[in-house]
Amino acid sequence: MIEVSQLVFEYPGHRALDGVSLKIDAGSVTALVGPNGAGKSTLMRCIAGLDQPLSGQIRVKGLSVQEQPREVHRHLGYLSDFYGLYDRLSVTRCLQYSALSMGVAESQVAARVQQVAAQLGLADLLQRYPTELSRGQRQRVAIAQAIVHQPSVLLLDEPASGLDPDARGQLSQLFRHLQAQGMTLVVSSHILSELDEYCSHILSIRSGRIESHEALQAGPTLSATAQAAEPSVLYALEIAAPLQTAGFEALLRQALQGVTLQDFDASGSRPIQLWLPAARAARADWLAGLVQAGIPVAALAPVRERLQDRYARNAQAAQNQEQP
Ligand SMILES: Nc1ncnc2c1ncn2[C@@H]1O[C@H](COP(=O)(O)OP(=O)(O)OP(=O)(O)O)[C@@H](O)[C@H]1O
Repeated sequence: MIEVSQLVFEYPGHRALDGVSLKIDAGSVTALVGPNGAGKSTLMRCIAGLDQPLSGQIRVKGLSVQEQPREVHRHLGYLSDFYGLYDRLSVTRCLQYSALSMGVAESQVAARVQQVAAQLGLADLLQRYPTELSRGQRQRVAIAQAIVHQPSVLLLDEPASGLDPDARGQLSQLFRHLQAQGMTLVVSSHILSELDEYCSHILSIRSGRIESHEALQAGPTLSATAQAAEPSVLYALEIAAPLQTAGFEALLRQALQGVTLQDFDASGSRPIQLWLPAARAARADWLAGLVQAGIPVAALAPVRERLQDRYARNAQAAQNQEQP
């Protein structure tokens, strides 16, 4: 759906994107993450056709962003991190204006405005002016403007900033709903726990280069870190009965035999996360050893690694690679 190849972008005296290549699948929701100044906003602006790269190619739905920006805009919604609203237009007018400028047929505009206002919880605010809205309400109007033309690709730069916890929850729901309708989303945020709720992929960028780009499967996560020579998968282990803390930990560590403990909770009251061998036979041996050691295993199930853990792990791996 989005294809970027060898993209280079420079601000005067500063290379912000340095040979970025990536492919984003249709229907995916990609978390665009990275430290301040990594190049996330610049990448989004280039994909949206708002900044002209020095070199490289960007295609959205097969259309060249540099050569056919108008066509691309009909398929694309974009929410900037510093968006502006027209203070002299009511919310209805703002949405009508966006719809018309994005090519929605005049006969469809009123229905689209009603629909998007309902989706974003703006139905009671349609007659107000942006200056009469709270920051979170203005943010919702800006998101409504970005999706009023039903784009197939939506780029959102820090969409949840300024929203209260309820509104953030509603936003997560909206993103899941848009994905279910087949929309492709790219969302940048520094709040990884939030992205975790709805993202299918993580795209990590650092100093203008892609650090990693991975799918976040619903099932177990594969890892082959510097610490573990063999690939391993993340599991959650539940214990049926509380054990003496010291004894429990000793037993567990004895049974672990090289397995990496991700998140050890000494109380045993919540599942313990473990990196287990990817090979089934090795996992079966490990489990048999655990039971023989007297650990009352209640459940062992694959889990998805939390986004912030994955991000930290990838960043660490990249740092290890850089070090001689
Ligand atoms: N208008 C500009 N002129 C010069 N340099 C700029 C300009 N805008 C951004 N930069 C620089 O380009 C780099 C990438 O900036 P960008 O805004 O894309 O990063 P970001 O990953 O979105 O950061 P943040 O998480 O802080 O929003 C940074 O080093 C930044 O200082």
